Amino acid sequence: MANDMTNFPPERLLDLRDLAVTFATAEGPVRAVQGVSYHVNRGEVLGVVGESGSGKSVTVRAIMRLLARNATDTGTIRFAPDGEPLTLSGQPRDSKLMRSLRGNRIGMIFQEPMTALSPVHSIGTQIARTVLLHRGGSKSAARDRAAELLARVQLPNPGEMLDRYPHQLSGGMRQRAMIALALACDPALLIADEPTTALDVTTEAQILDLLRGLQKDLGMAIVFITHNFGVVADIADRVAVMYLGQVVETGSVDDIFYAPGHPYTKALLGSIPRLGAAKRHRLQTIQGMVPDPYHIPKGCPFHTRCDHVRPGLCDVTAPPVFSPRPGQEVRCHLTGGAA
Ligand SMILES: Nc1ncnc2c1ncn2[C@@H]1O[C@H](COP(=O)(O)OP(=O)(O)OP(=O)(O)O)[C@@H](O)[C@H]1O
Repeated sequence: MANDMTNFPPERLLDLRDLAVTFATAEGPVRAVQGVSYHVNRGEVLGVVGESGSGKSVTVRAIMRLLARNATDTGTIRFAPDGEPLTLSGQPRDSKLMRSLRGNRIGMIFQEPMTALSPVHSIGTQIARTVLLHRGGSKSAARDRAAELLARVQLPNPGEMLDRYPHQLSGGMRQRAMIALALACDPALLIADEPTTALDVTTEAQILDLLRGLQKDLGMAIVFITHNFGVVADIADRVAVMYLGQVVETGSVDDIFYAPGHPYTKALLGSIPRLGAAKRHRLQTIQGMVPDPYHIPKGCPFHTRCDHVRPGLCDVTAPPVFSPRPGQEVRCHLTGGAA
């Protein structure tokens, strides 16, 4: 738990440097995350976007120290919820520090609410227990706090909801109950791993609206994982684009949408349907398949699918980081807008 202020400005909440995660499997090592660096400032929403298997979830599991037993990780993870940064890298899953942070200074929400909610306890009991565990106080105060949280996530009749079990709620309501549980102790950081992916578009829009409102009111930061660029546009301030275990581009949401630098970001944006686009406009698809994680290509991991590949360069050497404008970084050989 060394405290180190080096390169840790006061506005920073979370900082990852060179995170690498490898899983040992019978078929060989899976290098799921390779040298990921990103940061989140206080009160900011970072959207992490990329196709399935790009390492988005493994990265946040490393932050929470909830990696599978066959994983090893290296790199530095620092988190400063209250002043000086704490070093989370190297912490065992059950360390006192991690147990005191998860559910307290770090809240988590997932695609499937039943990952977070227990089927055998009422919603009110689950929220009140979390409040008692981290904050103490009386049982009745904890129950009042639970009712207040259920109202905050706009569940109808919060007093009555306290005694409901998760299976008695609709999908959208369960998602709201999970959000209430994650917010029980006013986290500085909410980790949201595809929380709206399984919902219909109307419910998804309502949940995104709710999260954005809560984020503003409570001043918390969010790492929001999604494979959907439309969702990123709705919720994020900054974006990290991941491909095969690496961050290939980061920037503000405007930079990423209006001036993307990486051919992969451009291809992902080209695959979003746009309202009002000319009828003959055809959606772009990215050629080829994501390579399997046992055989990550040499050089730039995207070179096997890139329209702009330069043989002898992109398939040989890892690309440098290029910064087209302050705050935007692109990991590509075709720097200076050549892509
Ligand atoms: N316990 C494990 N053992 C072996 N490989 C794993 C394990 N957990 C994850 N992986 C591999 O790590 C890679 C990254 O997975 P991850 O779940 O982070 O991707 P993702 O970008 O979040 O995609 P998705 O949207 O599908 O969740 C994948 O190739 C996955 O198969």
